[in-house]
Amino acid sequence: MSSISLIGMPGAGKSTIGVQLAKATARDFIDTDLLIQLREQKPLQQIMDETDYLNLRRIEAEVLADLAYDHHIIATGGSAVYSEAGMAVLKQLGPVVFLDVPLQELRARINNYENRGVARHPEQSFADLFAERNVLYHQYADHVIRCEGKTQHEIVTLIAELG
Ligand SMILES: Nc1ncnc2c1ncn2[C@@H]1O[C@H](COP(=O)(O)OP(=O)(O)O)[C@@H](O)[C@H]1O
Ligand SMILES: O=C(O)C1=C[C@@H](OP(=O)(O)O)[C@@H](O)[C@H](O)C1
Ligand SMILES: [Mg+2]
Repeated sequence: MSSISLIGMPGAGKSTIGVQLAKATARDFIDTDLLIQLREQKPLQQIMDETDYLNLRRIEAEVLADLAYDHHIIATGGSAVYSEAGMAVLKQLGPVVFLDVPLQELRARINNYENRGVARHPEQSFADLFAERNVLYHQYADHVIRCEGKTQHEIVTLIAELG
């Protein structure tokens, strides 16, 4: 069975929906954020604090390039789409699904943008980051799930039915 990868902004629901999707489709679950932490032996925020966001993106790119998971739901970090090679690996493992959540809804879910560990230039606003990434999410998505107004269960069902 192929894997399914979830991409999208921080707060889009990749990690929470990923676990539920794994149960619904009898797949295993992996979150690339956890793989990064395991490899570096420290939390993502600490990696950012000790170095910078470009270093976190570089480590993320290496983790993505090494992925070899079949039968998995793969929740990525929001910055995964900055790695062209990493996204090529995900696409080889199976369909890539973009959880498309409107800016306003993301704002409501993320009330700690400043210290959430988002891999961004310190002066880049959330709206600007959203616009920059939106292009990339659409570029790499095999499927786009418009999440506005949908429950987690509805989103899980929609993705499970993609086949
Ligand atoms: N469809 C949804 N409707 C409402 N809240 C949601 C939905 N999907 C996810 N959430 C909530 O949004 C938050 C962010 O989810 P998370 O899985 O951490 O996102 P990500 O891994 O994409 O950063 C969680 O608190 C989760 O419960
Ligand atoms: O979007 C980002 O820049 C990031 C999102 C985080 O994951 P989630 O998207 O699961 O929150 C995590 O990878 C890291 O803190 C950077
Ligand atoms: Mg996550």
